[in-house]
Amino acid sequence: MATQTLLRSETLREIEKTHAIDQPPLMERAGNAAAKLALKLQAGLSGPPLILAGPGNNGGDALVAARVLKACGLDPVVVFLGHADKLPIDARMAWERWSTAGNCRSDIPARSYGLVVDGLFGIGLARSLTEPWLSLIARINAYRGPVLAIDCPSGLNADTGTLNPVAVRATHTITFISHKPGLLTLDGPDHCGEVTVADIGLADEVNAQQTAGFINNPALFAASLLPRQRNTHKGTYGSAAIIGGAPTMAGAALLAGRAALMLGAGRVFIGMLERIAVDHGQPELMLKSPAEAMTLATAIGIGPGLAQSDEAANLLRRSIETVLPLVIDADALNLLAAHPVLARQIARRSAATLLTPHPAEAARLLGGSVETVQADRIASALELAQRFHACVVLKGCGSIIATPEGRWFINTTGNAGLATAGSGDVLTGFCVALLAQGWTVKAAALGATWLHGTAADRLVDDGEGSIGIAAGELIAPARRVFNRLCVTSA
Ligand SMILES: NC(=O)C1=CN([C@@H]2O[C@H](COP(=O)(O)OP(=O)(O)OC[C@H]3O[C@@H](n4cnc5c(N)ncnc54)[C@H](O)[C@@H]3O)[C@@H](O)[C@H]2O)[C@@H](O)CC1
Ligand SMILES: Nc1ncnc2c1ncn2[C@@H]1O[C@H](COP(=O)(O)OP(=O)(O)O)[C@@H](O)[C@H]1O
Ligand SMILES: [K+]
Repeated sequence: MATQTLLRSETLREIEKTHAIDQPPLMERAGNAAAKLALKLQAGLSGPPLILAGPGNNGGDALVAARVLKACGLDPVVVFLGHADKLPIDARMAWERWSTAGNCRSDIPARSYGLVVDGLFGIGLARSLTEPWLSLIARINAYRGPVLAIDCPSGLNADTGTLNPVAVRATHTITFISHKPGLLTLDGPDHCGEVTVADIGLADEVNAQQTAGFINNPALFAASLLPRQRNTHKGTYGSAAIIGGAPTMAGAALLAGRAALMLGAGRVFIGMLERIAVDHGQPELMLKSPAEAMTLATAIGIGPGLAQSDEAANLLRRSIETVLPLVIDADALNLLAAHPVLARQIARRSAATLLTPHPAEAARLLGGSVETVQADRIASALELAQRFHACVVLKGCGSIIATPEGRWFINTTGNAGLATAGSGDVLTGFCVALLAQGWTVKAAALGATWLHGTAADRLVDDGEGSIGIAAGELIAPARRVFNRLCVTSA
């Protein structure tokens, strides 16, 4: 599978500048690519396409597309909502060329339409939308037929996935030059529909970018996907310790332990604060005191059901002091936020550390609000990674994986079925299992996140979700997909 590059608008603008005088012009290429897809989507629909063109270059793309559709024998209704004399130069040219082919209207004629094309705003959306745009977007969103967004759904921030304050809900999006992070995280996936990337001839330029992010996929952790050698034993696959499970929260630690077991850790120890003798549903798990579990481990995950007692804080300190790969989740993250001394110790660890906060935990760690974290999830994840010198998975729709070296990735597997108590505990177990088996922390973060989401997608494919997935149900499909990956990549 090819790894897809993600660029933010600052970089896209630089690329556009470098290619400003290319022939054919970028806007012609973009408009043509949009028209080609529009033709496909319009096929068989009874009304004409309705094309909405805004006041900038996004509108220019739409006007080029209108001209191409007309040349192909369609009769698009074009609504232009800008001032021709204020258009940027390329868009002005597109407006002039369209004007020789057809009319621009300033309102939407009442009639039935086929495809609606949203060319209102792209990456130039600069502030929160007001009227008349809000009513227009509400009207588009009330339409039940196909909606094709040009470059990104208008109102969506293509860098961050935030809404300003609403966006077009497209059934399809065609985005230019490269894929864009805001289409894949936070509110992006709910607004883009099916995304097509048209590189408009700039693929080499995109591949050369140093600040790029990537969509997570198995090619990124392929070097770790190895089938088992025959002459091995349980020690070969490491000893995972899960530290947590305070009274009333034993289940969180057990879930993480079961997940670690089934993703291949050779031995799994649960260092439970709540002392129970055995997990009757999974007797393979070895239930120990937290101190003993830590002593026996080759990789530690701390946090699931840990609570925030003094004992918990002490266990976190001891975990940080080990020279073992360490996953920090849930209440262990909250303890970190409350104890700056521990936070400083993390940055000095010689072994790998992986933090797996959800947005509220990330906000506590950064000393800000959830809104600030979510306003730019990539920046928040990178900030945490740098501050703690740790790998970070910032969870949620389109989880962000960030490394202390400044690399970032978006995970696109998974669905809202994961929004259920315990699914984070399962992710922690997956991460610890991969670390116990000797994966690098970056590979473990990418691999565990990808498998966790893919497991949820498999359950949906099988009709078992997205509603009502129980977190423990993620473990078996993740194991199946993992085994298949290890065999096929050999
Ligand atoms: N520049 C280029 O070379 C290319 C640009 N392309 C297209 O151009 C788009 C970017 O074009 P622009 O930079 O002109 O930006 P947009 O067309 O996305 O929007 C900018 C226009 O919207 C107005 N605006 C911004 N926020 C507003 C708000 N909240 N309320 C009302 N008006 C608002 C601005 O004043 C400006 O007129 C891309 O998304 C893509 O569709 C493509 O054609 C590829 C090549
Ligand atoms: N809407 C969603 N789409 C995709 N993934 C989601 C969604 N909601 C939650 N998740 C994933 O589910 C997991 C939830 O973790 P967390 O919030 O820590 O849950 P818990 O503490 O209950 O175990 C994370 O991996 C997160 O990325
Ligand atoms: K748009």
